[in-house]
Amino acid sequence: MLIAGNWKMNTTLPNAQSLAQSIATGYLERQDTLAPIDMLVCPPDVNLQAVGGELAETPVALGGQHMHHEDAGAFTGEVSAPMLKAVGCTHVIVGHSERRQLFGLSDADVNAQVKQAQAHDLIPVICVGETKPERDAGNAKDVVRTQLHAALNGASVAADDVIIAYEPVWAIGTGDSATPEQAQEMHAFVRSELAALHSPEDASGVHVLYGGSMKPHNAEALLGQPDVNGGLIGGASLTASDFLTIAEIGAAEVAS
Ligand SMILES: O=C(CO)COP(=O)(O)O
Repeated sequence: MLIAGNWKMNTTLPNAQSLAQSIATGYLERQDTLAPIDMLVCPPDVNLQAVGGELAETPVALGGQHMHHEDAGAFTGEVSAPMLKAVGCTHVIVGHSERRQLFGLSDADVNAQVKQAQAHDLIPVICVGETKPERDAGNAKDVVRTQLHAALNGASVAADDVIIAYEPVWAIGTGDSATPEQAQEMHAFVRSELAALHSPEDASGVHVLYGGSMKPHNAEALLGQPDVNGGLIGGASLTASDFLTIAEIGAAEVAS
């Protein structure tokens, strides 16, 4: 079980520090409860180092939200895997639908970034998911299959090397999450595709996270599905108490 927060383009430095402090304090208060699960936060790049400092006494991991596939060079505005590593990141989100839709990220770019992350010992959290018209047309699984195969072409699918996040685009930031049944159906499909691509043993160990309007009120039903191994949380990860409540729900699920 992995509970991850994607802060997106939110938090100035002081806000990020105070949010991270609240998460650290809250984590330490619930340490025994939360010990069985993994946690990750992905703040804006400029706040990574400060957030890492605030979380230093906790096992909460640090991740980037995006990165370039080259180590360095003339790529104005981009950050690289070595830069993320140097500020303490262990993970990086790759292929978020906002990067795909708003910044033109292609499946080929996602693949290059996945391989670059793995080459630098960063675990890519690969986001896949269909739009509403794609779902309505009955194409959700085809879209997810295409994204998944493209992202993982030539990459490692060992459980320690990759995380998949199923994030239906229509559920992101809308308050309209997938139903637990919809999530389970797609997560099982993702796992079967991973098994076909590589091996059933690898596929059974890969974390497949759900993202898209996961909140304290719906987390239990979503995290209770057998193929849902955690959440990638946007809006609710910006409130420490909500983020920690979802983590507690995840921990309870592990214990049950
Ligand atoms: O995009 C997401 C996480 O990457 C989900 O965002 P919301 O939880 O705000 O819907």
